[in-house]
Amino acid sequence: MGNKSLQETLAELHARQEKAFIPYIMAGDGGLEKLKEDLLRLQNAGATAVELGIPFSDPVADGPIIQLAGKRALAEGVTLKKIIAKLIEIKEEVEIPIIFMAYLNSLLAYGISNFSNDCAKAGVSGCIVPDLPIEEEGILVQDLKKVKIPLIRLVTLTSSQDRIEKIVENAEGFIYAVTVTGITGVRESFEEEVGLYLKRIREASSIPVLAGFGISTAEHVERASLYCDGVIVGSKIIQSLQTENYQEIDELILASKKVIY
Ligand SMILES: O=P(O)(O)OC[C@@H](O)[C@@H](O)c1c[nH]c2ccccc12
Repeated sequence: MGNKSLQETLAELHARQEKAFIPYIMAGDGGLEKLKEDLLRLQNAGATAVELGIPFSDPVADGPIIQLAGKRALAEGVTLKKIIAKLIEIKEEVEIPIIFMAYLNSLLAYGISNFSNDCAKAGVSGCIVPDLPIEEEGILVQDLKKVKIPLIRLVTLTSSQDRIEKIVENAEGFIYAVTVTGITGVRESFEEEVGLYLKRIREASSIPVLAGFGISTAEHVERASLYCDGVIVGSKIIQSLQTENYQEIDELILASKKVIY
């Protein structure tokens, strides 16, 4: 994991004029033993990186499919400690960057400074903490900086221009643009709402902008990728892995590779 940083990986992709495709999976869904298999499968299918969810009892920002995946992982007794130990064990085989998606409480319980150091040991390339507003990020960002792990910031459709500018100011890695509405709508509505929104963030940001939430078909992938630097797909990937419909995953990744700048 990590011969290359997330930044390097995205820069190389950009130089090749390719869009990013980042699947989200829940660590420990199906047991922690399955993690390596899932990561290698996604790596071999052409994923740019993987966003790895840490199961948590109160996942306020997760949709129903992700919540269930989290429950299954918790029922398997999966903890952040075990996930990090597993990542250390498989570090040499997984080459694509791993980005943690964790709620703040899990990190506080672990200890922020221990967490940052252990992430570095495990070769983790970035962290997303959806319930950590930028006003409060000081409690984490300094420790992550020490180990050169970017904190990925989120913007949402309801963020004002002022807030978008504030968020992109210190942003690292990439900007996660939450496209929660519009994505499944008709073309006009997509272009008006989400397209303009993504364009606005991209203009404000000097680092890549990736769109996520509600992207579940090849058409969504293509359409969203046109307006930004790539996409994140969670619920659909979790479903496809569960039903072992790996062709669906290939099709989504293929759709992202079709989009040119
Ligand atoms: O599942 P979707 O609609 O494809 O969206 C990705 C999203 O689930 C994933 O990135 C994610 C899972 N939990 C989150 C919490 C906050 C932000 C993002 C996430």
